[in-house]
Amino acid sequence: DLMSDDQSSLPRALQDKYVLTRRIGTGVCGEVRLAFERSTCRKFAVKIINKKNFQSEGTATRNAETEIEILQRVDHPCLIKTEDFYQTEDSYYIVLELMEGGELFHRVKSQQQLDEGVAKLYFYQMLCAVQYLHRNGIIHRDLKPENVLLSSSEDECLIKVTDFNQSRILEEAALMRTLCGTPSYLAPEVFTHASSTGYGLAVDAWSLGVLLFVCLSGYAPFHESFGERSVTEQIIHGEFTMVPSKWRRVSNQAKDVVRKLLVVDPKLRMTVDEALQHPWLQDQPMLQTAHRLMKPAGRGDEDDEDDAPSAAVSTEAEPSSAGSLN
Ligand SMILES: Cc1n[nH]c(N)c1-c1cccs1
Repeated sequence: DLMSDDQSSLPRALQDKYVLTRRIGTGVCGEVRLAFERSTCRKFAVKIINKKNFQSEGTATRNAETEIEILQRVDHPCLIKTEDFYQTEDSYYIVLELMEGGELFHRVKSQQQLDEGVAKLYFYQMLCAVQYLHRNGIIHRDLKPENVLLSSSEDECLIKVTDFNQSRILEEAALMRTLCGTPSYLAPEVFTHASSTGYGLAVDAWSLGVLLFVCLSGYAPFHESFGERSVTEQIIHGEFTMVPSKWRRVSNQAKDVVRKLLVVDPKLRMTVDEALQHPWLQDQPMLQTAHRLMKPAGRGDEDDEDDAPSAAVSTEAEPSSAGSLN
């Protein structure tokens, strides 16, 4: 574990500023560890991306640097914030906000399925986060319950979207430069590509549909255990089943949102903006709660900052008042 010699493999600058402790998550690209900032004892999550985990050096560098470049650019209450970034020859170390509630994936799994009101509160925040990305020309491309983190163990909590390593910044600038020049030599697809870029955003709307389906029902809409068709076949044909026992208590409006997002043709699929206008989300009490959670934390908790954290700071990810985020 990192408390022994492993710490020596960390960048010196990272070690000087943070103490890395236990693993709180693992992903395809590496692991996530709980870290304490030495000067403040504030808790963070350090994502360690092993460059060798990517199939080819080129992809690794491009993916991870794209991710880091994007992470540092985004600023929204429902998008994970990057605190710091370090790298060694074989790894990237990204210091991220700690979300004490862990992954949405585990919350849904432990509760079988979420109460509709809770699913609506989380889904609204996801829509706001993705709308922000889309307005900034960013496609997430890998939205799934593992990439949605919860700020606490409370049902009523802030959520944050993370894991941008599949994101791609639409090269609007490059495309604009191309279109400003004389068009006579440009191939047709350069123009139609612009519209296919538009479709690119729709991939996130589809994934949000799958996310909402899972939150409301507790199971995935496209799964190898359903019928003889492969998952890919089920997806390509937009073939999903709402098992009555799981969907009985779910409102028709919630089902309508799912059905309008899980549309195969990206041109006909509901967009994130349209989803935000859907009647199911015109729910004042939910919106009030969401906006309260999404507002920057007031100074109201400064007394927590006065609590000198005990020397033996708990290594549990569960919040100790002094360790809780601002
Ligand atoms: C990033 C991050 N910030 N706070 C938590 N719990 C994470 C995790 C991501 C993946 C596993 S844990």
